[in-house]
Amino acid sequence: MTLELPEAHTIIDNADCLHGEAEVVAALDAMAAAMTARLASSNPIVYTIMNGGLIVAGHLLPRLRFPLECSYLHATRYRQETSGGALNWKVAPTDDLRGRSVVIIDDILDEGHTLAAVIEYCKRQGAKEVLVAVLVDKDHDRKAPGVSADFVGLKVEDRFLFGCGMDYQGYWRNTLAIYAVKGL
Ligand SMILES: O=P(O)(O)OC[C@H]1O[C@H](OP(=O)(O)OP(=O)(O)O)[C@H](O)[C@@H]1O
Ligand code: HPA
Repeated sequence: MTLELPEAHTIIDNADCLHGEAEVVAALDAMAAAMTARLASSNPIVYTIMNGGLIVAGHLLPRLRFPLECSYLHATRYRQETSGGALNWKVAPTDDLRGRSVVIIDDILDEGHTLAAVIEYCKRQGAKEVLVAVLVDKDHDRKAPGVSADFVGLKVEDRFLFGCGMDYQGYWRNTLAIYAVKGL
């Protein structure tokens, strides 16, 4: 669904900014430092989960000054909704993952069903280890069992978020700051 321009503006004008640009940049810096300490000698293959991981990966990858390969996968389960449904794999990894360290980058760990499926897929393909980096870990007790992120930028309250890759009805992925939709 396409939002009319006035509605798209109303959404961001009325939203609560939970983390401004400077906080997001500091979080990305800290994530990159932790990832470098853990992965600099691992020769990892780094997957961005499209579409939400796009902005985070665009900021994070240039901060990782060690050898790695980049790729992407596309899995979605929210479509234009504010609650998740069945996972739809649009593009699965095609690389040979046997014996590799795999890193998954995404915007948000919410209920964790997306990451659970991606992690399981990579392990089934023979990955040696699968590590997860998310900018946002949403704070609630509805997580899929056993799913957690290894590198987290920000713990954010349990509201519907947008910005820095996260969308509201397909819009406003293209901010660095993180917002919560008014009333959600
Ligand atoms: O932890 P979960 O509850 O599974 O939710 C997290 C996932 O939801 C979002 O993707 P979405 O399905 O909205 O697709 P998109 O990336 O194309 O927006 C987000 O980018 C994560 O991949
Ligand atoms: O809070 C959210 N906002 C946008 N996309 C999402 N996908 C899972 N949770 C969210």
